[in-house]
Amino acid sequence: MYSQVIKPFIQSYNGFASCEGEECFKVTIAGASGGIGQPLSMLMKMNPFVKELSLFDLQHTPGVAVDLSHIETPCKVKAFMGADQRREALKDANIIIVSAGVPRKPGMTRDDLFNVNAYIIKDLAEAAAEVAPNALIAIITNPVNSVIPVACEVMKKANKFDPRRIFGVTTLDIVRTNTFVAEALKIDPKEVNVPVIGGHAGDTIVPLFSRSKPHVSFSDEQIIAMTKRIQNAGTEVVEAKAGAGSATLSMAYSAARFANALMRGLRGEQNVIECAYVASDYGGASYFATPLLLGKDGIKENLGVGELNDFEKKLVETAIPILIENIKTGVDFVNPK
Ligand SMILES: NC(=O)C1=CN([C@@H]2O[C@H](COP(=O)(O)OP(=O)(O)OC[C@H]3O[C@@H](n4cnc5c(N)ncnc54)[C@H](O)[C@@H]3O)[C@@H](O)[C@H]2O)C=CC1
Ligand SMILES: O=C([O-])CC(=O)C(=O)O
Repeated sequence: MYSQVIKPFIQSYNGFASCEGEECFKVTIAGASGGIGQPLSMLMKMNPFVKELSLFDLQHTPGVAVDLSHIETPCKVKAFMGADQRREALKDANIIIVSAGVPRKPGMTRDDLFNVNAYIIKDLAEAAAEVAPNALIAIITNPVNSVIPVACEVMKKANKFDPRRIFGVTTLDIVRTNTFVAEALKIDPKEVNVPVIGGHAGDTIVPLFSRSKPHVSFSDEQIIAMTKRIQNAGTEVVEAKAGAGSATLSMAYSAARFANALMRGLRGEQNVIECAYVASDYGGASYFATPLLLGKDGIKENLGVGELNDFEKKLVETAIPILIENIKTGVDFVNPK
């Protein structure tokens, strides 16, 4: 089964089939029992770069771990549950993926999640600073625009801040954009790559169709409609789920794609590029999502925003003041006046 089904499946999305020794990694998932955490844990258990998978949550991880441990891949799965086991779960992880926190219900904005989720991110970042200071930390939890600054400020306080190692996961915006473009062009989504910059909420999400591969020649109306759909896609899922949460499966896929790219960078593979929301400096916003070249220490080079057309410049102009406000919320939470 592994060689016939899983290996070719994995090869089809990461191009590698197996790894050894230092090329294998310990991955911790915080929020592992949740709607995103469970399918993401499965995808990580199936990833041949992962030798050890540490599942952390406040509930249910022992059951999730036993269930996953029956999957016929070499990766070892361990369960950690409750605040007392937080440090042990994170200890010496190469990659920490955080999906711990509450999701939206219809009528809520991502910002409405801040008051609960900021505390969760603060606790996890404090623990990571102590027991896994070299980990690459990929944060899925919303509001991404504000909680990444929370994690970074906590790291700064602990003197462990390395801006190359903390990422807000915006991959779902790229995945959605690629999917919608492929649908419009009637081609395989694998052929499509559209960078998405800015942040991860409403008007801060800025798809760059001018940089689409393959080149697209949509009308202005099509570009406007598609941009709106991408900016609203999270809400589209929240409304369709009608109170049962937000995107989980497409998010688990996206986080697995992003974590896989981080591991390819750690392994020294060349030209691994993904967009993510990171400490940066663009137009006064101290965090901004851009394409990143990944390497052995996380970000090898921030590839920046690059050339924008007039429509994209306007979108960025709208995004920046919102981002500045979102970032301030996160910074002030850790450093109250
Ligand atoms: N970045 C992105 O593109 C996306 C982000 N999200 C966000 O991801 C987060 C998680 O969403 P779901 O998995 O659907 O929620 P969920 O409620 O199904 O799962 C969250 C899990 O976190 C756990 N948890 C809560 N507090 C914790 C703590 N202090 N330590 C460890 N675990 C803790 C819960 O027990 C639960 O198992 C939400 O904030 C959501 O808004 C969701 C989709 C896309
Ligand atoms: O919309 C939400 O609350 C979850 C999310 O970030 C997304 O699906 O993009």
